[in-house]
This record gives sequence, structure tokens and C-alpha cells, in this order.
Amino acid sequence: MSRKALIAGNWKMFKTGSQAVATAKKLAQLVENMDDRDIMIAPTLLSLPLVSQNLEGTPVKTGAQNLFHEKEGAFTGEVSAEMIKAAGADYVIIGHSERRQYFHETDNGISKKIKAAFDARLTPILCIGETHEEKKEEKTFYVLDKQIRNGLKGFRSADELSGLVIAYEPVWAIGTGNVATPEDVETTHQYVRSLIMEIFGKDLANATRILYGGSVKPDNVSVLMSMQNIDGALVGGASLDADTFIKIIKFD
Ligand SMILES: O=C[C@H](O)COP(=O)(O)O
Repeated sequence: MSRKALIAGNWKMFKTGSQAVATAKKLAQLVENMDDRDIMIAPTLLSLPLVSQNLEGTPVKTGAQNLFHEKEGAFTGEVSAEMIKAAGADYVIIGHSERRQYFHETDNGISKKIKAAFDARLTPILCIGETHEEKKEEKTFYVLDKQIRNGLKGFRSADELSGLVIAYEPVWAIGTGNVATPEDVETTHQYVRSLIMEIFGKDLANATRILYGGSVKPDNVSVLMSMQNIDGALVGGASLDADTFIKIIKFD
């Protein structure tokens, strides 16, 4: 791996505010000073400001799990990129498969969200990945191609996408214990990188961090991270417990 690793925890719809703060504080203590990798946790929006305040001055950064692309307005129940930034976040996860599945997010909407994230100086983590059926039908590359081209279609130059993070999360591997093999993930990440190169050029392709997500655990993280094109992990279940997550963060 030639890029600085990013280990990100997606807490999904788990933990109340006080539980989130307690876990975040414990994690920050366990992390101490680590500057050779980036670390991020994404609690619920309700906990985000409180968790961010409690992590100030530590290496653990925060992120949101979603945003709405408009700056403000009559959009009941939604939260803008600026509001997320003001809450202390540095990152935002966009287009997670659970949002695509349960909230019918489309590549078109995802493209707008990525633009809004960059405009607010948030680092977007664009999630892509195929379902079990798509894998069986050998459509993985076709699906990823569509998700990337359409998800990034509002962007004309590589400069506009500087700092972009992509998370490849095969849907069949999320929360199932069925982790993809490191070799298969590496092949897929190579494909994604070559696609970024084709569309936006070599510099962005080389700089873009491509994370893997899907049943990452302390006992499989090191071999995954030993692959040249796996630049970090987006961790769900195993990020909820600080003692477990720190083992993933400190992979060697
Ligand atoms: O965002 C994280 C992914 O959905 C992975 O979740 P998981 O580690 O529980 O499989």
C-alpha cells in the first residue's frame, strides 16, 4: 500500500449519545498518537456534535453517514453538508448500500451529495459494490463501472475530486462474516483504479484511496491491508467496540 491508510468505523444506527461518547473517548485513549494512518468514526447524526467535541485534539476524526445535497430549505428531516461540517465532522459516507437499498438512493442523487460534500470541505467516501445476484451473474465490474461513472458524472476535472475516497463494499459481505478474499478485492480495486485513470487521469487514480468494507475483523485486516491497492477499511460491526476496533486500526 503506497497511500496513507484510512480506517473508518461506520456505527450505523447503533448507540445513544452517551454510549457513543463513551466508546469514542475510550478509542481515543487506545489510539494515543498514531500519525501513520487516518482514523474516523461515523456515529449517528444525533451523536455527531457531541462525539466530535469529545475527540477534539485527538487523531480520531468524525464523519456523517449521509447528507442532503441542498444547502438549506424546507426539506423536513434532512441535514446539509454545511451543518455536518459545523458539527465538527471531516468526512461523510455517501451511497452506502443500505441507503441505496432502504432509501432508494440513486447514482444521480449520490452525485449531487458528493458535490455538496466537497463544497462544504468534507471528504466524501463514495460506497460502491455489487449484490450477491450481480456477483453470481458476473456483473461486478459492470455494476461498479455504472456506480462510478454516474456517481461522479457531475465532475469535469480531477482537481474537483481531490481527496475523494472510494469504499468497495460487496453487499453480500456486509454484516455476514463472508469476507471477500484479499486477492479478489485487490483485483476489483485495480479495476476501480484503472477506471478512475481512464476518466480522470493518472494523478487522481494514484491519489484516490480505495477502502474495502464487508466483515473486516481483527483477524483478517492485516492480509487485506497487505494488498497494494487496498488503502484502508470501512468497518461496521467490528467498529462498535473500542477494544475490537483498535486491533483493526493497529493492523501491521
Ligand atoms: O459500512 C460498513 C460496512 O457496511 C461493513 O459492515 P460490516 O463490517 O458490519 O460487515
